[in-house]
Amino acid sequence: MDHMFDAAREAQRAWARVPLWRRAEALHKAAALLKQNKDVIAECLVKEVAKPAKDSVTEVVRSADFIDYTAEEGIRILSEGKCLVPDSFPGNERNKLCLSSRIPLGVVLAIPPFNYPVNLSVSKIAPALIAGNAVVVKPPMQGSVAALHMIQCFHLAGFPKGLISAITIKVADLGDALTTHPAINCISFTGGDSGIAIAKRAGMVPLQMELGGKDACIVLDDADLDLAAANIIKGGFSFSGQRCTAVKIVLAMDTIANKLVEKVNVKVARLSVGPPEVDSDITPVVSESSADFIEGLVMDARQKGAKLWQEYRREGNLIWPILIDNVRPDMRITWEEPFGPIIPVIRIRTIEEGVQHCNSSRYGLQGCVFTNNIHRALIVSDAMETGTVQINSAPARGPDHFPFQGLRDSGIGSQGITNSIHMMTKVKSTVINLPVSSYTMG
Ligand SMILES: NC(=O)C1=CN([C@@H]2O[C@H](COP(=O)(O)OP(=O)(O)OC[C@H]3O[C@@H](n4cnc5c(N)ncnc54)[C@H](OP(=O)(O)O)[C@@H]3O)[C@@H](O)[C@H]2O)C=CC1
Ligand SMILES: O=C(O)[C@H](O)COP(=O)(O)O
Repeated sequence: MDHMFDAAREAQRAWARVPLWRRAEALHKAAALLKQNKDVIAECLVKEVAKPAKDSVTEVVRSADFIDYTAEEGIRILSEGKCLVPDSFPGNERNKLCLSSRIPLGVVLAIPPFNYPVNLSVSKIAPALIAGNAVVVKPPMQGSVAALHMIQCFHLAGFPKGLISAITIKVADLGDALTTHPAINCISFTGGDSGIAIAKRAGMVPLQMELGGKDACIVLDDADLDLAAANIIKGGFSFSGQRCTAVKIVLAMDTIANKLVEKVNVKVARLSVGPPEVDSDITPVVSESSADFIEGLVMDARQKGAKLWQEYRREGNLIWPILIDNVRPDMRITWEEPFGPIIPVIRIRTIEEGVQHCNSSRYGLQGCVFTNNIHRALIVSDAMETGTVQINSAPARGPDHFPFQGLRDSGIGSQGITNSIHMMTKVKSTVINLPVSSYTMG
């Protein structure tokens, strides 16, 4: 590990001297190689994390587009500096010029999660590289083969040796050694609560932490219920609910709840369940421990009186999709993040009740509200204490240049291409002091 960080530091110094347009050129090359190799990388995703085949290809193509966009955005952001004059601040005359521009941080540690091993690696690697940093990636255990193939595309594109490294190791054998390594100048992490512990130990380095979510979907009495039901299905069950932005609790107003639940229920019955190779809607969740955890949440809700619209069924890590109705605050599923194909529904009497529920969660990633009244939508959006609120659509991170951030235990900092470039750079100023004040036209 020390050897890898030494190499990263050395490569970064050389990389910082590579002109910006050349860095962008190299990124475009890596993006093209990623697209060329999309099928083989997608196949790894199918095999490693059971992502449906079509979605796996989409993840790789989306990642290549992310790299291209970052190269272009980086050119724009990093080519602009600022020149400040001092006489706007009381007591000063125009006798100095402050020139500021953005500089790299050094070595960025990138830790992506299993659900997007390629895309959530690239979303850290590309902004780091365009800004002149080196990157060390710790791929998720499940998804590491896909991630290594993706990194190979950067190597084939000609990025210098040592600039991008990957370390694959069992986290249990790793302890804090990686995340507290003195050579690290920035950590960009996406994952669960392990990120909170990493952040607490990180010390004086900038952090970008995208952690868990319990995204609420508030459905008001004037909502288009077909639209809401379609988005609850898409938001709740894409990749079998293994997305931080999945709809993880539905808060439906009493007056429309029956109708909404019926519509969602009809759609649940149409979901295909099976292997990822044939593009099943619901595929096995990532591990046995994850399936056990999901099962625990379902059993707890059932035992405490919730209504399961489907019979609970599990074969190995494959769990059939379930709509859980009449959920109450004393059930674990109300507050915990299943990361599985489960949608709990709570019936609410007032909008305020829905908002209050959403704000009582320890998470604050995204949320959504369905209503045909834009004024109500905006008021609810303002009241929801989450990083993003979607109006009349399910939560989602993309398009990838949109800001993406969580409040409370959902994270620190903000993602999105522009925000990541800013986060992985620092402002450096040079002040030119003049012997006399100087004014144009004066
Ligand atoms: N907000 C967001 O954007 C996202 C949030 N998530 C959240 O992540 C969770 C599920 O993802 P999952 O991958 O299981 O999350 P984890 O937090 O378990 O793992 C995320 C990454 O961190 C690594 N990791 C864990 N502990 C350490 C450590 N001490 N040192 C170095 N690396 C470490 C993991 O490695 P390894 O795989 O080897 O254990 C993995 O690469 C859910 O809670 C979900 O909400 C997931 C995706 C996106
Ligand atoms: O962590 C996640 O699950 C992703 O950041 C969510 O991305 P998506 O909304 O594009 O699925």
